[in-house]
Amino acid sequence: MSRALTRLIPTSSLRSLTSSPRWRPSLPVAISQTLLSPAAQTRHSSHSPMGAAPAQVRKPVTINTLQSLYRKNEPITMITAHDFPSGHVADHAGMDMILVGDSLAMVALGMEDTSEVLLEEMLLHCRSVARATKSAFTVGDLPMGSYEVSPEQAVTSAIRVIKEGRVKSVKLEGGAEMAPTIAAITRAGIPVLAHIGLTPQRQNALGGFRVQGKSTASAVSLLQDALAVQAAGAFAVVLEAVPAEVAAIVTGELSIPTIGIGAGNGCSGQVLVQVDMSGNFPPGRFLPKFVKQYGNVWAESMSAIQTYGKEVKSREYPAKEHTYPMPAKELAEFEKIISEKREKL
Ligand SMILES: Nc1nc(=O)c2c([nH]1)NC[C@@H]1CN(c3ccc(C(=O)N[C@@H](CCC(=O)O)C(=O)O)cc3)CN21
Ligand SMILES: CC(C)C(=O)C(=O)O
Repeated sequence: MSRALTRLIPTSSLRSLTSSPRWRPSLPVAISQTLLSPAAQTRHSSHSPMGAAPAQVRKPVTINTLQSLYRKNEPITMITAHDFPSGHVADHAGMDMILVGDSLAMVALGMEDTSEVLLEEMLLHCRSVARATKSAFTVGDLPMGSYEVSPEQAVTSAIRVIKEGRVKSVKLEGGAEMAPTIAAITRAGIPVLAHIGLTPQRQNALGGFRVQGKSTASAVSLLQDALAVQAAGAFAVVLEAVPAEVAAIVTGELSIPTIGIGAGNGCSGQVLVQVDMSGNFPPGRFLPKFVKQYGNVWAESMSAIQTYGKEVKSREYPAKEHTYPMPAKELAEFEKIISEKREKL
């Protein structure tokens, strides 16, 4: 700081400037070298979104891309995301579809179950995921209470999910009884992903998270639901927690893709909740049988945060390389001012 500047700015306001939480230098963020081409290695501020371009730019996945994967019998990949980082990583990892599921009620908002989450809350999360997603086809869940009253209510909610949530399609739970609703939303030009089998929003009516379609009668009713949502115009249907054999037969009877979760590998695609499959949860948490844990994000975060804590306590962090240099001359001048001030006292 030059002498001229110290004269211009009173020391009291200097102190408030440097200690103000609103004033912070923008720090460069380390960007994974493996993910990015040299051209993409731009300097990013921790205050800006993780906006680095992927090494290979993918074409946006559309309803036609999904149709084409289905025709080629190539499994469709889908995963949930609930915010910008989880959407960003899923998109960069090459997922065909990203679902902003109402499971975010539990995994992101700490609620007991999905019945608590509001449409307004879903919209905020949909928007965050949509901002991160450049290629994958996005789906926003219609939360409980936003679509069951009437097809009109459902269309109004679905339009909000598209306009305000910025996703490309909506998902809703229910079979044959939801066919008029699915038809109405589809007529409004909004693609609908249906969801049958275990429908968590109806857990109280189902008697908990129970596997569906285990008896002949319930397998027949599952097939009827699948055919009804297809006839109503759904572009695909989630089959949750049904025996693999039943899901494979239902898939064979349909002309739209089935996306399985706990429904075996005979479906046209698969979906998992991202925090489940990446292991981003504390040890001891209940996991449904169908979840395969591909990573251990929780352990990785835990160890990083613990090490950071230890290094702050021991003053090992921040080291010299994490600090900003100052010209020696300026520093000497500054130290002189301070010592002169002390001598006067
Ligand atoms: N984090 C998370 N992951 C999920 O997959 C998920 C949610 N949350 N919340 C909403 C629903 C609930 N899910 C669940 C939860 C439990 C079972 C479960 O307990 N299944 C028993 C089978 C019991 C039976 O045979 O009826 C199992 O042993 O897996 C299944 C699906 C899947 N969904
Ligand atoms: C598990 C998937 C299908 C879901 O509905 C959700 O995440 O809310």
